[in-house]
Amino acid sequence: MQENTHIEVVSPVRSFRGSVRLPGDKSISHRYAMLAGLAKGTSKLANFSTGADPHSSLKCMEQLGATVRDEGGAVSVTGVGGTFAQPAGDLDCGNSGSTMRMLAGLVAPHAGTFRFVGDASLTKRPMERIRGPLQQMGARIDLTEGHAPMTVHGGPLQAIRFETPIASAQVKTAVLFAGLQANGLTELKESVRTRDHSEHALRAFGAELERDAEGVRIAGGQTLQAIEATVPGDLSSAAFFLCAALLFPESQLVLDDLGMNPSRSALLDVLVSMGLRLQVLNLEEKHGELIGTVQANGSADLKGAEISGSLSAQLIDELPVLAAVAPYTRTGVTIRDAKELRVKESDRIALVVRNLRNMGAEVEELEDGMIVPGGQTLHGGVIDSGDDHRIAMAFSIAALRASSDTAIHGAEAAAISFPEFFPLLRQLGAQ
Ligand SMILES: O=C(O)C1=C[C@@H](OP(=O)(O)O)[C@@H](O)[C@H](O)C1
Ligand SMILES: C=C(OP(=O)(O)O)C(=O)O
Repeated sequence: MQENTHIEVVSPVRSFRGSVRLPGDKSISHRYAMLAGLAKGTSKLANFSTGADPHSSLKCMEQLGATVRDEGGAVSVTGVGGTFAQPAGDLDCGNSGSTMRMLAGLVAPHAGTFRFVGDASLTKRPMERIRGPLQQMGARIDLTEGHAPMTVHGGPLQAIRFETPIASAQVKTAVLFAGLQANGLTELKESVRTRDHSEHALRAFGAELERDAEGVRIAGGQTLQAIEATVPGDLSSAAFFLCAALLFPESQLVLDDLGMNPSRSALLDVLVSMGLRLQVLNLEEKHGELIGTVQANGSADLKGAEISGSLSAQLIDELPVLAAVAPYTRTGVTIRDAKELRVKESDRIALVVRNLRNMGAEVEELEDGMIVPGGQTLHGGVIDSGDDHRIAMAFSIAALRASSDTAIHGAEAAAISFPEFFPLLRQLGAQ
């Protein structure tokens, strides 16, 4: 258990009700911050994520020569117009794997030396996965035993044909961002189709790329133009409140302007199969991203789920909360093919299993997932977030249906993606 961290006590509730508009999607905010920083002109990004991670991306873009202004409700980014400045110091990515991996691809075609650092968690995460393709393109990358600190020695790059060996949108994005500025046509095939925000964002900023069943192709030497955009609400943040709504038959939740990109929305199908009653209203498309209003009602019959194969990759950030509510389902939840969870901000398999046990649940740990039987009653417990935002939030949701209070240690981690989480949880769970 960490010491000197913030503790939030979460009490049980009987229903979950209300209407909210969530802060902007973390994945899209990162991409808009980076591409706006490279583009020519000033981009206005409304509803930009309030999370610490996308703000790490903004800070790095400033160090690379972009000008960033917080205009209250929107972030404006004046890009460098094609050529990054040599940063005066290290590019500090904080806790954000997305920043480190995607930005490495964006800077690799630029002459200069870029040293990336991160916090204790990020320093343990694998970076070899982006070094492979970027070195194939001609960059030189020094890692420290496969991790950060990482130094990218940039310069002119050659296009490659690359098949991603692991399902990772961050690796795909690093290659596309480098390919955009390389010589020739970069062709990328994915083993599993991952979130496609980079493809939409590149097009929004004026780049041309082709996408079909074979993969993505992007020609080098393209320039980007600034955009005005509103970032859709974050579906991975919404996942916590949708799972809370699922737990109580009387729940009524309305989420406005929510991102509904089909490459992210597998969660909604799974929650419906578990019993959530869901309606999608006012669906529209902006810069290639679907946005809608979601109305959700809870269920009296909470069914379980079997999650494996490509579905595990599509749900990767939502698996901790699905596992945390699994004991309350009738038949339980089984998760397989989710080994990637072990190399996120924490070992999310080990930490979910440990915290479920702290609340009195029975659970079997697998190398690539877990088996959580249904029909269990949990008591309140002491939760260790492991400084991982998704663990802190997932167990706050499990706590809503426990028989007594739960203490979430390291609750401040929620601010990595969703600083408003605890105030909103209290507002929506108020009786
Ligand atoms: O591309 C993105 O924005 C992300 C991709 C996923 O990571 P991987 O690419 O490592 O699977 C996800 O877990 C992360 O939260 C955000
Ligand atoms: C894994 C995550 O993010 P990142 O890889 O950007 O640190 C996450 O937000 O759950």
